[in-house]
Amino acid sequence: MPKTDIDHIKQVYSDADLLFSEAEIEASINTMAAEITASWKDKNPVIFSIMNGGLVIGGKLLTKLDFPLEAGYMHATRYRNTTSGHELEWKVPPMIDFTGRPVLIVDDILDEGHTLVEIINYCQAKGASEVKTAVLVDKLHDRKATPGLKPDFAALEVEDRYIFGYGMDYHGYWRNAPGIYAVKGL
Ligand SMILES: O=P(O)(O)OC[C@H]1O[C@H](OP(=O)(O)OP(=O)(O)O)[C@H](O)[C@@H]1O
Ligand code: HPA
Repeated sequence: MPKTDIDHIKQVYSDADLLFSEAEIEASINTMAAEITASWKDKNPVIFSIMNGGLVIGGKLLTKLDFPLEAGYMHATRYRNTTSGHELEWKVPPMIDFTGRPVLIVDDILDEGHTLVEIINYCQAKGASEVKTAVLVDKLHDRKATPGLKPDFAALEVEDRYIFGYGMDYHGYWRNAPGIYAVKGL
């Protein structure tokens, strides 16, 4: 799809199926934040959002975690604004030293999970004392990077369709959509 085909981008939004409304998503993020707080409030963790998809959930989650933490980001991409995954490409490594500290990785979606598995391995190799994951959505299918792979925290579970909104993109667009939508036909 040419990047400038804005009519197609608009059509995808108007044809899409709304899977979760903004109110449903916000309630689920509150629940996940309470779960994380219950087990992480005394850990002095470093919390990394994974760009770009983790931009929205990272921001939404952080202000609900009312305990001492340091927040940063890393940028890795596997889909590169397309709808199918490739090798993970590192664009920006983490800037906060987390040697000997617990790390929580925050991302929009665990789909096949290759992205999170590689980031977990990276953080462990760099000396994190433990690494856990929190995602806005866990996509349900049997193509996970390792059988039965699950995030440690997930706000929502979604059916096996290509979704966008709340940080997730369709060809680089609609990360700003205020709901979680499934592309018609995908
Ligand atoms: O579980 P996986 O199959 O590995 O897919 C999940 C990853 O894919 C997306 O990132 P993407 O590579 O599209 O980059 P983006 O964050 O810039 O959208 C998403 O933000 C996750 O990081
Ligand atoms: O369904 C998806 N939507 C957006 N980004 C993604 N990255 C992996 N899966 C998806």
